Amino acid sequence: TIVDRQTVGSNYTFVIAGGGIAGLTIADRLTEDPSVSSLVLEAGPFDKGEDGILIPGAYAPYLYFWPNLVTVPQAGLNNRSIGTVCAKVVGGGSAINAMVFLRGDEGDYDAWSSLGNPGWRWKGLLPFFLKSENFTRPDLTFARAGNISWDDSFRGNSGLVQNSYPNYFFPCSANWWNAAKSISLEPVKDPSSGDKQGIFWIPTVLNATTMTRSYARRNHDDRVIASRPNYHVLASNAVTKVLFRGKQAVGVNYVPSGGGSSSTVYASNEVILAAGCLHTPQLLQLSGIGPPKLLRKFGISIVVDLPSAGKNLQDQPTLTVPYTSNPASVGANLEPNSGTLLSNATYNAEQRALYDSAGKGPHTIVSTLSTNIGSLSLRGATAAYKQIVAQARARTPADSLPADVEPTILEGYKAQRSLILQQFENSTVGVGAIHWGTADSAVIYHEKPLSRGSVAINSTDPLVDPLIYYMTVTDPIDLQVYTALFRKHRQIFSAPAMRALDPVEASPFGAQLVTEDEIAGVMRDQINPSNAHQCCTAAMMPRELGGVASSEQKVYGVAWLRVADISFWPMQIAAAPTATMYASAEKVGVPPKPLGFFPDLFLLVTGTQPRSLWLRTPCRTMTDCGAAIACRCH
Ligand SMILES: Cc1cc2nc3c(=O)[nH]c(=O)nc-3n(C[C@H](O)[C@H](O)[C@H](O)COP(=O)(O)OP(=O)(O)OC[C@H]3O[C@@H](n4cnc5c(N)ncnc54)[C@H](O)[C@@H]3O)c2cc1C
Repeated sequence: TIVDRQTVGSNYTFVIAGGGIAGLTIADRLTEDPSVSSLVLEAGPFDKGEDGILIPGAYAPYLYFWPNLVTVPQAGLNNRSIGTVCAKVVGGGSAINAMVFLRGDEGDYDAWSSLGNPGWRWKGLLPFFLKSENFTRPDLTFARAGNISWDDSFRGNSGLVQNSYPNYFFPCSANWWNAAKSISLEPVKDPSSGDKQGIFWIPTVLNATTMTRSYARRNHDDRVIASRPNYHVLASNAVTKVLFRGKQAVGVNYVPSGGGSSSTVYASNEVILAAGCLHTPQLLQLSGIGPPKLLRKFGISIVVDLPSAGKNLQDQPTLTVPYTSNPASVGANLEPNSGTLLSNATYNAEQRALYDSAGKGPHTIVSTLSTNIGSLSLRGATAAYKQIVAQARARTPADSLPADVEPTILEGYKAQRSLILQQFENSTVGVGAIHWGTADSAVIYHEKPLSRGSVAINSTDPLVDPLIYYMTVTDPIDLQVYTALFRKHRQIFSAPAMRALDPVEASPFGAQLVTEDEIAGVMRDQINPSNAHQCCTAAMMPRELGGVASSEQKVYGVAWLRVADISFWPMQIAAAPTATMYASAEKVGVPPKPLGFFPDLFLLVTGTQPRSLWLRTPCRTMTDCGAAIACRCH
């Protein structure tokens, strides 16, 4: 049921802050049990089914950006303050993202597991990847012509997220593909297999029947909201604070997103934070969970002294390299490309008519992208990987963090750094991706930063944006890795198949940039610190390693509070996040099986009904469980 401020209840089994990928997926799964009620509070509105949301070729993410987010000056990027984005709409990032639907590499999740999270290895997560998606194969003749390949054993067929491919490719994307092959980037059988180093078509969240976006509002919300009276969504209202009784989360306060009076809603079971990487730590801090110095500065009473809440911020910095090409020699070879829809109104109108009548053509491709991409391990990017790793090992990890870093955070960072350096030596784990949208620029993504940022409140007013410190490339090794990715990209553009299109690297880049220092110098001016893939600000890691939440996403130091969005990831993966977000939300939303539980005894001890006791997460460990004799742990 879609509720408003008049009809919303005051008590639910679960209250979920944030209706993005995690929030909607988990609410859907929890309310499969009719005895459980769930309220999702979402700061953004419902979208209106605009073309910019539904039609890939009309992509308009700015319709639902969180407005005016900007970073603090970034020391590694010549002190630039840079606009940064995340979603504010029911469905969260899934409603406005670029529809890329990629899994990370096996080693990414195995590293999560090594950080104290058994069950979060690739093998533990694979069943949830399969559960989350419904893959539709492309037409086989088209797949052969376009070099699309996949392995059915890695694709799910019964999930709710629609996964398929555009049915068109721009002719010149074949030049990029052949150029990449000619420098030994091999086609990958299936990028969803846990090893995707090489080149491949980008799987997308595309509904193959309607050829429109598949997003959490459609696949997890619209599907059930009318038929489940136990499932409520209140849009355009922002959670402002988690309420505690002692150390137990009991509910939240919320206000209309445009401002207004505060209301309270209680959760008889759990409060689940799913407000995304930039806002979940803000909520924790406003609620008294965070670095004590910061909380004291704003006069916030400390509920848990947890210095790591808001730290460990990671993103996937993005570098756009502009190109000009010689129209006289290239001309028809390059057209149409992904820019033609914008530059040629007649072509756009013709292709839109084709899409509307037959669901075909370039409008099935997200307008800012083309159809193929390359994923690179550091070994695959540069023969000098050993020197880079040696220099990284020689560096003191504390030098990559603020001088006053808290000791547990430093220990956790050392553990992460060591795992990332192992990945650098391993040819099966990605560190970056390279893409050419077929028009006048190419993009290079740096996926495994060693630099760490943070998010911190700047006011006790919950409607004031937090301060965002990405700290991009403040660890100098990051620039070395990024330069290696850039050089690999250049090799592709210098290969004969691309030279046939005569692309010329344009200012501020250009052939005059040769040395490491020359390239890095321009990069500092050009890198965008974010690809809107922010993560990890409430990391699941042991508390003594600077973790904020346990491997069951339970926030340390309090009961009945979990973090379910991308904040709980400990480290970045070598992929865009959506596929892993859906899979991790499926995993978080699964009821653990109760083990030998004695309901009558529970009633006797606690005086409450043992309804859906598996949901009562404090029972998962003996130490958490007040009535240990009745709460059998699982
Ligand atoms: C422009 C853009 C392009 C992207 N492209 C891709 C892509 O192509 N492929 C890919 O895999 N990933 C992409 N991403 C990233 C991906 O969408 C996110 O990583 C993912 O949505 C994160 O899921 P989440 O559940 O953690 O948070 P989100 O989906 O971001 O949801 C968080 C929700 O919480 C709400 N919220 C915040 N604060 C509050 C509050 N106080 N109270 C109530 N609600 C609140 C927000 O409005 C938001 O709707 C993109 C993201 C953006 C913004």
